[in-house]
Amino acid sequence: MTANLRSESLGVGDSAAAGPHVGVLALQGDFREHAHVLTRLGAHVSLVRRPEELDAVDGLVIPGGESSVMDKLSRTFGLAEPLQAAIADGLPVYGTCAGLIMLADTVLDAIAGQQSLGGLDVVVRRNAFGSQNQSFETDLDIPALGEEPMHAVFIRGPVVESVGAAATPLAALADGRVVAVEQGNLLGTSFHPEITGEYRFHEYFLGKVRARTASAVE
Ligand SMILES: NC(=O)CC[C@H](N)C(=O)O
Repeated sequence: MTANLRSESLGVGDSAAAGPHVGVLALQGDFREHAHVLTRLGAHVSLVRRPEELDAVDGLVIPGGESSVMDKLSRTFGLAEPLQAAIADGLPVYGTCAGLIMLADTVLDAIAGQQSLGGLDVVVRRNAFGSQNQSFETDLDIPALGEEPMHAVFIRGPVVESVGAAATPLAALADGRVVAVEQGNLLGTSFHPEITGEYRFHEYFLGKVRARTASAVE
């Protein structure tokens, strides 16, 4: 609860941290958990609900939640097009679960009319683990993030059914189904590192944000 209150108070320009300025899309879902993690890692965090708030950040996290609702709200608030433009412009974006669905070029089992922002050359299937087994935990090997396996929590998560030529799989379940992908400055996981205390994905994402900020200054 304390964590939630703390991150909620992080309005635009509210944090004194010297780290990169990272936004968390706060239309719906577990944005507070991401804001808390990023703040702990030294980022200057603000919640993004409007296009002008998006303009101010050097990277963006799209949280877990419900992708169909996030999609609808992003269009209602006039954020979908600015988000797509920012992605095309190379803004580092990390999507977890519903956030990964938002970043996928193709979404299977979407609700009628549901759109994604796109950017990641992947096909994802929503709710891929079915109603009997909507949540589970497992340890994943993620060679790009070190030797130590990562404990991963899946909550009605999507699976990456196919990875196009432009994207790279970073992690798969024991049966081979891909659950983490990367493409340039875009990163997506089917699971939720923001709730497990395992911050290697957030660190990896912040590395992309710092690299982009540094190259913009040169
Ligand atoms: N934990 C989550 O983000 C679940 C994702 C949700 N099932 C969706 O389709 O958006």
